[in-house]
Amino acid sequence: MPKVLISDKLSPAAVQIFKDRGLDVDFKPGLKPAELREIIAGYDGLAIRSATKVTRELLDAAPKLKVVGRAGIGVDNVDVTSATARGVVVMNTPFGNAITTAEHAIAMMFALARQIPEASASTKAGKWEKNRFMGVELFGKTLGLIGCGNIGSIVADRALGLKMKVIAFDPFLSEKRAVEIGVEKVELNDLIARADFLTLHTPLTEQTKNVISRDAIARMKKGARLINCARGGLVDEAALFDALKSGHLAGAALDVFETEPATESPLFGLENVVCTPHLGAATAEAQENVALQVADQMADFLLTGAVSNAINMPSVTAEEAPRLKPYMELARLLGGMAGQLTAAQDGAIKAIRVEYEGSVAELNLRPLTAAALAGVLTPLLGSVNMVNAPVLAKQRGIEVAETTVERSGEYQTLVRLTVVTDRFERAIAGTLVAENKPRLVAIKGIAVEADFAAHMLYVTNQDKPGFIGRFGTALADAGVNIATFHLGRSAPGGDAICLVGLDGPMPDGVLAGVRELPLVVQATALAF
Ligand SMILES: NC(=O)C1=CN([C@@H]2O[C@H](COP(=O)(O)OP(=O)(O)OC[C@H]3O[C@@H](n4cnc5c(N)ncnc54)[C@H](O)[C@@H]3O)[C@@H](O)[C@H]2O)C=CC1
Ligand SMILES: O=C(O)CCC(=O)C(=O)O
Repeated sequence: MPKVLISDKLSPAAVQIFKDRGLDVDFKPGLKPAELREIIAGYDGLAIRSATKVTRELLDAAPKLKVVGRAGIGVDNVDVTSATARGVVVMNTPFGNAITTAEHAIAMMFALARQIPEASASTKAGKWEKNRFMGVELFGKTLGLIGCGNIGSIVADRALGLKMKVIAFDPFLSEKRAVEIGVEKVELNDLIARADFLTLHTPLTEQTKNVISRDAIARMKKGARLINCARGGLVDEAALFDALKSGHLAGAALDVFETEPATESPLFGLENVVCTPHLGAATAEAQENVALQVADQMADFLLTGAVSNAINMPSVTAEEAPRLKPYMELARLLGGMAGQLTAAQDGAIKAIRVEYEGSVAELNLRPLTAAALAGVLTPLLGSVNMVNAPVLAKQRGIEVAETTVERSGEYQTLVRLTVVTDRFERAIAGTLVAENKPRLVAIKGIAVEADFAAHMLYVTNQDKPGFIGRFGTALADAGVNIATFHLGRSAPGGDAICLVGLDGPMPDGVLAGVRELPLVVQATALAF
């Protein structure tokens, strides 16, 4: 049974879901990195929030790990590149805490506009400073959103309800969507110059890092206010300090910081700064949502292969998973065969084409192609799976093409995989037969029907009398039992193929002997 570790403070609902789905689960929030590294080898899944850092070192210590589930949105605490390279699926819960985080941004905006935290502290201190706290109305003010995805668009909706004018900069926001959600799409410089309140809702990436730079702050309206409930690192904190101190900006509300936990900062000494300790997602509702969702997604993946909200893998719904599973196996086997037959002397692989004919063409093909690529690349590169195969193919400059033919030909459903190297093209085709069993039906255009076996021998030979007898005798003399035997040829007397299912691995010496037999062109031992 798959085993899952929860290493951050997730709602207990997650533990219950894992248990109800029949998984073994350990709840150990607050482990130090070294403690986590020590135990991670025993787990198939790791469920986290933002405290656990999933580093390359941690992944190196986790040979069984198949999935990291982030109960939340940002995955900047996960080294996704290293996870992908190791074939670990990384999933998040993109919607579960979006409303809560948007509400926090709105709360921060109100807190800034009316100086609520300072006024509260002063009142509780018995000062009754009625004249000290003069606020501003939100009504009629311009709110600038940098990032208008899930959270940004909810913030926009709430701000429109407050009768603010909302402008947004987001390179991926279409004009149509902007109209739908009632925001004016603008360029970044325009937004910076026009916003009375500026709020950030992007992930932290190379492009967004320091988007509110010293220069950007200088171009903000005098008296503008900044809200950051997205990620520290989007704002130059030193420049922000200077602008608040000089009075260029009237206030800033920060939920996130360059370094977290943020236990000290010059910003904490300024009275026009409102701070919360990364509380954007901290409501009972959001935490319940993300915990339930991440546990369900991880359990689905570990138990059925269904993939939702993965950052580094195509989605497979729970309904699709059982239908796709036998095809994934077929694609993996065809790829595995092609990969094993692609010898070093064939030259580098330039392209891999996967054609889907008949009923398979109606399915979600990206996971099937990923499985085929994993099959091809595993014999060549070692540990490759559906997660890292597309990335590895791309890194090696292998062009991957996927085509479909909805009409079925000789077979009601068929997958044909072609590997193109510097020197040749080799196509291998297969189908599913009764009980979804994968069956090979053609190699290099030569019809040869064979079931896959864990160990096989593939021989190409000239189609002339004498081959079968000598071949059978060579195996018999070496004590190698033939479990299944399949033949195919291009034309009488032409190129022929012989595929043999074996009960165990082909001994090297016997393989060398087969290669020496008259009429044999080449022989390769295959293992699946
Ligand atoms: N404070 C907290 O507790 C929480 C913070 N977050 C943060 O909020 C961020 C946004 O979350 P969602 O709205 O759900 O993500 P999302 O992916 O739905 O939206 C992000 C938007 O940013 C846009 N974007 C990307 N690069 C950009 C750029 N260079 N300039 C302008 N826009 C750009 C994208 O096109 C996208 O529309 C997350 O990445 C996370 O870092 C999320 C949840 C809780
Ligand atoms: O888990 C948390 O409290 C942080 C949430 C967050 O930052 C996110 O979902 O991106």
